Amino acid sequence: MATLSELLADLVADVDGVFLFSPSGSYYEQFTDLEEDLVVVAPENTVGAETFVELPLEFDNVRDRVKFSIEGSMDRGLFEEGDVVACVVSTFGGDIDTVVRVRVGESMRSGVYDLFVNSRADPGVIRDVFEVAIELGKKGQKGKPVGALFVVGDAGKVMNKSRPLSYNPFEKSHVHVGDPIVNVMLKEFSRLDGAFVVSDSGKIVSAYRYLEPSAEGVDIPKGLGARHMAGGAITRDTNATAIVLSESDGLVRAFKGGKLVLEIDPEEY
Ligand SMILES: Nc1ncnc2c1ncn2[C@@H]1O[C@H](COP(=O)(O)OP(=O)(O)OP(=O)(O)O)[C@@H](O)[C@H]1O
Ligand SMILES: [Mn+2]
Repeated sequence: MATLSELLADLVADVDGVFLFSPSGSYYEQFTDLEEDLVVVAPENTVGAETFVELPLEFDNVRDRVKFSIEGSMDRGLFEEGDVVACVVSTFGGDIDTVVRVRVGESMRSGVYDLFVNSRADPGVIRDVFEVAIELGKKGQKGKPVGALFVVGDAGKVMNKSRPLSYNPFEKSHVHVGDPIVNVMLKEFSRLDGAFVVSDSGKIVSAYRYLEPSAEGVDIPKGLGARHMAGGAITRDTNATAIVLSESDGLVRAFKGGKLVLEIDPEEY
């Protein structure tokens, strides 16, 4: 019969690395002589860890937290496909209470981590817009597939490179993405033409914008139409990130610097 300690020993046997999520200084000190590679994951490296992966957001969901930190560590070349890591994390918000054993896989490299960390807009704003796009992709609008284009960050410049298709329902309002009511509005307005423009801090600046970037030097996969071309091109002309839901193939894509940086099937997310 196995004891609980043996069970736990199996969980951490032969791991290549240990991820500590937002440890306190004293907790971290206990691990500094560890044989395995130690990685601290947190919004900031307050414990002065040698190996640190920035996770700029608090994800409620432990699975997301683990997934994105592994992606961040892969981006940094710390781990690769097939490595096994033990993630030491707090699930209920207090002291560390959980150990998760994970095998690193290429499929974890979705591009989402880089989008959160390296966009000009606040990471939380990117996350909120991304989640609206994923949800719209899953459910559609009243059961029908719907497309949408969100241009996030550098809103002043984006406004200069676009024109209104209709009156702006967000004019003079001070609403932000992430607010549940706003998410309902975004979904409702997504049936109509044009792009949403969102500021770095998440303020919805406009709906119904027709983007007029120059398409010169934009490198976008063939077969994508005008919505994707405009979304991609505006990110070359400005420092914005574009998040696009395709009405025709149902995928969510993101563009940065004029390039496609992410392609995700909402059904599998
Ligand atoms: N320059 C633009 N700025 C803002 N919105 C645009 C622009 N061009 C197209 N759109 C929007 O994209 C919608 C779909 O256009 P189109 O089918 O050519 O794009 P697409 O890339 O194939 O997207 P989808 O995969 O959703 O069909 C248009 O009805 C319009 O609302
Ligand atoms: Mn189309």
